[in-house]
Amino acid sequence: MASISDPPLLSDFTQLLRSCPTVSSSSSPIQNAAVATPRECELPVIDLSGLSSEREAERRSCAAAICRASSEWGFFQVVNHGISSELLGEMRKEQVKLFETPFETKARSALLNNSYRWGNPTATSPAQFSWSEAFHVPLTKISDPSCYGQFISLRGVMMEFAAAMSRLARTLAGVLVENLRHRGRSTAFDETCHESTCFLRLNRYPVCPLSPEMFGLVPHTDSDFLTILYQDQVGGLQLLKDSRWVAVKPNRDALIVNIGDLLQAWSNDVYRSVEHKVITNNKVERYSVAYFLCPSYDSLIGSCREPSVYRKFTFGEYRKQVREDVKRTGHKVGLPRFRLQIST
Ligand SMILES: C=C1C[C@]23C[C@@]1(O)CC[C@H]2[C@@]12CC[C@H](O)[C@@](C)(C(=O)O1)[C@H]2[C@@H]3C(=O)O
Ligand SMILES: O=C(O)CCC(=O)C(=O)O
Ligand SMILES: [Fe+2]
Repeated sequence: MASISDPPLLSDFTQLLRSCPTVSSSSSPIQNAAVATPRECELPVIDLSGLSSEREAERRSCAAAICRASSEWGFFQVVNHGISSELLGEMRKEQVKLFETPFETKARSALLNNSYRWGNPTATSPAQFSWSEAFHVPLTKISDPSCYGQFISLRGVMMEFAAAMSRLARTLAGVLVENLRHRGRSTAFDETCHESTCFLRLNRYPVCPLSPEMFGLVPHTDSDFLTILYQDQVGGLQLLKDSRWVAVKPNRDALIVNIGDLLQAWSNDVYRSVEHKVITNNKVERYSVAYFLCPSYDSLIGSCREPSVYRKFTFGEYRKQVREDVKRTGHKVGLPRFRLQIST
C-alpha cells in the first residue's frame, strides 16, 4: 500500500498508459521489461587491499584485475574498499529517514538543492517510466547547511560519505588510466574531475504492485567516468553481459563499480560502459546511493590512442546532447552519437 511519503507513481503511470495509443489494453504495460527472471550472477570481486600491498606483484595483480573486469564486464565489486561499515550504515539510516518524509515535503521544500525527482517526467511511453524517486545532489552543495532543513544530521554523514566515495573513485580511475597511459597519449586525468559536476544520487525504489513488469530505473548507461554504488540486500540491479540481462547478486561487503560513457570514450572502447537497469519488487522497497565521477563541463574528452573511434567532445556538449535526446525521444542515445564514421 502506498503511503504519504510515496510519490504518486501509480497515477502518473496510469495516465501515461492512457495517453499512449500504441499500447493496447491487452498487452503488458511494459513491452520490453525483463519478465523472464534472468540468470543471477556474482560480479568479479576485487580485494582492494591489494592496491596498497607492500609487494609490487600484488599491487600489479590487483590493478590488472580492475582493468580486466572493466573491459570484460564494465562492472565489478570491490571489497576492503576502505569505507567503514559504520559510515555506510549511517548513510543508509539517514537516507531512509529522508525518504520517509511526506512526498509533498520532498517535492516542495527545496531539500538538497531542489534535487528531488521521481518517475520520469520526460517519458513518452510506459516503457520509459522509472518506478523510483531520487535526490540528485551536486558535490558542491553537500556542505551547504541550507540544503538540509530539518535533516541537519544528514549533512555530516553526506560530507563524510561523499569524501570517501570521491577518494575511492579517483583511486580506481587512476588505476584504469595508468594502465592505458603508457600505450598512448597522456592526460592530466585527476584535475579534469570536478566537484561542480560530480554528484551523489540517493535512490529509493518503492514497492511496486505491478512488479516484476516495471523498471525501477530504465535501461541506461551512466554519463560519467565511473560510478560507485552502495546498494542494500534486496536486489534488482541487472546488467547486459554478452547481450543478455543478468541479475547482480547483492554482496553485503562490497560496493559495485561501473564504467561510464566517458571512460569508454577515453579508452577508445577498451573499457566498457554497460547498459544496466533496476527491476522493481512487489514486496519490499529498495535503497541505493550512487556516486558519479565526472569532469568539468569544459573538459575535452579525447581518446588515449589513435585512431580514435569517437570524435572529441566536451563533457558539457555530451550532457547537453543527452538531455536533448531524452527530452525529444524519451530515451538517451549516448556515445553512438559521437562515433566517427568509418571510411572504407
Ligand atoms: C531518462 C534518462 C535520464 C538519465 C538517462 C536516462 O535515459 C535514464 C537514466 C538517467 C540517468 C540516471 C543516473 C544518472 O543520474 C544519469 C546522469 C545517467 O547517466 O542515467 C541519468 C540520465 C540523465 O539525466 O542524463
Ligand atoms: O540503484 C541501482 O542499483 C542503480 C542505480 C543507477 O544505475 C543509477 O543511479 O545510475
Ligand atoms: Fe546507472
